[in-house]
Amino acid sequence: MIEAYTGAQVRAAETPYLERGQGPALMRRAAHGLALVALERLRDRRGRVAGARVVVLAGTGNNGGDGLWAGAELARRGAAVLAVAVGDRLHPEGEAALRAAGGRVLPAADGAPALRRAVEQVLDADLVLDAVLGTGARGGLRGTAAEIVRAVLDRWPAPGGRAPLVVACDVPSGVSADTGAADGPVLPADATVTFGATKAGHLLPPGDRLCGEVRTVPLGLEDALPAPALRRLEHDDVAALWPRPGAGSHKYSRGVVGVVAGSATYPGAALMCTRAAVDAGAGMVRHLGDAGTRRLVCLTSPEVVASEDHPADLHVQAWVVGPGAVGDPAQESRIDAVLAGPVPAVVDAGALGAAARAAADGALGPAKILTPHAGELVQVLAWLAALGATDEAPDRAAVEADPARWARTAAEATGAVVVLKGATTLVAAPGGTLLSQADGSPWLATAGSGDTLAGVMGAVLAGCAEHPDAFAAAGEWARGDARFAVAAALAVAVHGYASRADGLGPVPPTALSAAVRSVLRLAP
Ligand SMILES: NC(=O)C1=CN([C@@H]2O[C@H](COP(=O)(O)OP(=O)(O)OC[C@H]3O[C@@H](n4cnc5c(N)ncnc54)[C@H](O)[C@@H]3O)[C@@H](O)[C@H]2O)[C@@H](O)CC1
Ligand SMILES: Nc1ncnc2c1ncn2[C@@H]1O[C@H](COP(=O)(O)OP(=O)(O)O)[C@@H](O)[C@H]1O
Ligand SMILES: [K+]
Repeated sequence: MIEAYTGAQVRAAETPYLERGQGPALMRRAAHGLALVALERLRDRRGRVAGARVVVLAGTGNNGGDGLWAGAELARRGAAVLAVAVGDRLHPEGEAALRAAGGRVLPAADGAPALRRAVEQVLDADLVLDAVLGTGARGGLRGTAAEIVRAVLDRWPAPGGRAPLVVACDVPSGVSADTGAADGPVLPADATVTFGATKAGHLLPPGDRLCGEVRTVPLGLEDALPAPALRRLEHDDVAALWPRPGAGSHKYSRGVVGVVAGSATYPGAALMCTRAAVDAGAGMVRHLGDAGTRRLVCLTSPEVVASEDHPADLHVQAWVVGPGAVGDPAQESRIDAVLAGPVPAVVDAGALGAAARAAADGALGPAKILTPHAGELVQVLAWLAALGATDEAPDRAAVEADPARWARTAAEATGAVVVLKGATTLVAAPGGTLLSQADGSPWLATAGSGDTLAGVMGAVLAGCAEHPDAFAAAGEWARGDARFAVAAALAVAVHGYASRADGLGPVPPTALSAAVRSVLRLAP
């Protein structure tokens, strides 16, 4: 599991060390880690370091200090290092170290000619160390740094061209270490070397896409860190946590998934959703819907028990409601019943409007998992605002600029878990638990892949519904209601792994569902 922290959390953990006068030692350790990654990248690209042209984009604070010390190490290995000072000063010891190692300094804020020279130097470099802003940033890049980065990006070579390598110091400058928001221009990094702990901004969109490979240099702060702000499940976590049958299991103890999906207009959603719940190992899958859809479900997945019942008549461990269920009053009535009841449920697509209404009535709770994509979240937040459950109704651009904020807002306003789907999918639980998964192939962006995710999520939700400690192996934090957020993240991870199971290529949802089975043949 990756545990990530806000900049403020890491700074608080550093404080006792700084008070004991260990700041310079921490900085040297951080800078050494940064220099090692830069050396590795330079060797990969050009075989040797001697003679390489390196530019350090250096800000005025300690982030700039790290970059200057790292630049000094590279200069001692024979690189020609130029520090571009973007502010009115440089970290004094860092600057002295760089000069002592033979590095030079260009004060880029000294007028237009200096700025133009800085831009040329960056574009001509073999490697750029981006050390303008780190955890001390307030907002995005401004002033000279912003002008340089904008001018450089305007002339950035097309893919396949000879662009400089970019290694970011702590975070790509302009990306918030806390939220991943990128307000203003940012130089996309090939690698980001961070210090003390992974920052939340490395795992949150849109900043996560600007970090490249993230490497964490330990500073010995681990014991001083509080509970993380954000977590990401990795392969081993999924293998350890996914609910598995034991020798004494039977289909009901494993969990029955009830699916309220499909309509005369959209029967396919019901087929994909039920198929995925079967393939993800549910003890039993029931489908409720119109006669035509039920018939198709039975033909596609004979394992599924299809009926025209009402949810109140059935005993299931978890519901999946909404995929393709539009324009059908019987389905709407079933959805309302599920939302009003206590049984855990995945609430997708056509059920999100009803969920907003139920939330405004205080009827949802942490066992309900809403799964909007960004467009649907905008709609849900608009409904919630209209119903008086939130104050703000952001547009899509605002949601995409700071998705973590809006996923959290929706979770708090509804009292439910909110899964904001995208290339990086966020899972926000009421109370603050936040997970981020980025496991899927871009080929997942295809109609029906959300229906498949909902089915997979239903299966894992049914497996944990009656077991508050189902995921206790992940830690104390994962007990009780937090298990619903873990279940959601597990499903997102498995759905993502399945999209890559046969290499990178098209993943029509029917094939995706089959790949879920191979992903789940994981070592326990
Ligand atoms: N605290 C520590 O012990 C350690 C800190 N380290 C480094 O220190 C960094 C944090 O250093 P600082 O607290 O000095 O902060 P930064 O270096 O991130 O930035 C602060 C400086 O940038 C200016 N600034 C802030 N926002 C700006 C904006 N939007 N545009 C232009 N200028 C802006 C501030 O006025 C200040 O001078 C970390 O990211 C990390 O790289 C490492 O050396 C490891 C040890
Ligand atoms: N660029 C991308 N990279 C990886 N996964 C993606 C990308 N775009 C979308 N996805 C995933 O694909 C699925 C799409 O779901 P959704 O938008 O509900 O589609 P639909 O309703 O058409 O089935 C989600 O799981 C989402 O996280
Ligand atoms: K930086």
